Amino acid sequence: MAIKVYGSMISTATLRVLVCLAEKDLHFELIYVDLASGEQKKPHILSTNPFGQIPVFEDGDVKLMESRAIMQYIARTYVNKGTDLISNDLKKAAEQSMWMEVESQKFEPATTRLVWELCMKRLLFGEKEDEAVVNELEKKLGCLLDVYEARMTESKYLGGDSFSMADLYHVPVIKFLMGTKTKKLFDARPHVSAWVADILSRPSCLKAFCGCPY
Ligand SMILES: N[C@@H](CCC(=O)N[C@@H](CS)C(=O)NCC(=O)O)C(=O)O
Repeated sequence: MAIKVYGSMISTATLRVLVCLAEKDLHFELIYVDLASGEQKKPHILSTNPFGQIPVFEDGDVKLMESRAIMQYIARTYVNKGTDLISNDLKKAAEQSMWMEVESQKFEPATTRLVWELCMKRLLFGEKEDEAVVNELEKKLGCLLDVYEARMTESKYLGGDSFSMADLYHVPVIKFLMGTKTKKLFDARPHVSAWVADILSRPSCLKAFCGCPY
C-alpha cells in the first residue's frame, strides 16, 4: 500500500518528512492540506493528529504524527533502502541521537519564529517582519551556531563523519532561512557554511523542494 503524507510545501515539518522519504528512495503520495483555510483542523487530520497539525503520515495501517517520529519510523522500517540515517553502532547512534535532540530542543525553538517572521508572514499575509523580534532571535541563533561551528571543526557532520538523521532534521528550516537575511549568520561561520552547502545540495533536498516557494 502506498505511503501517504498529508501536508503542504510551505510546511517545514512536512518537508522534513519529504526529504527523509527522498533519502530512502521511497515513493509516496502527497495529499495537499490547505493551512490558510484551516484544513488541518478537519476530521481527516484530527483523527491522526489531535493537535490539528501537519504532517500526518500513513503507511498501510500505521498512522503517525510528529515529523521527527515519522522520520525515525521510516529510517527503521526501510533500513535496507537508500541512505543509512541511523547507525547500527550503538555509540555512533548515541552521538547522532544527541544532535537530533539539539535540533529539536535548541535549533527548532531558535528558528521557528524566524521562519514565521521572515518567510510565512509575507507569503501568507503579505506582511513585513517585526525587525526588533528578528534581531533578538538572530542573536540567539548566532550563539547556537557558534556551538555548531565548534562541533564541525572536529567532525564533518553533526552526528559524526557521515551524513545522518541529525543533519537531515535541519534541512527544511535552513533551506527556508537561506532565502532570508538570516543567511548571513550561516555564511559567517566557515564550517557551518560548508555543512549547509553540503546538506542542501543533496539530491534528496533538490527533489523534496521541487515546487516549494523557498
Ligand atoms: N512538532 C510538529 C510540528 C507540526 C507543525 O507545527 N505543523 C505546522 C506546519 S509546519 C502546522 O500544522 N501549523 C498549523 C496549525 O498549527 O494550525 C512536527 O514536527 O510535526
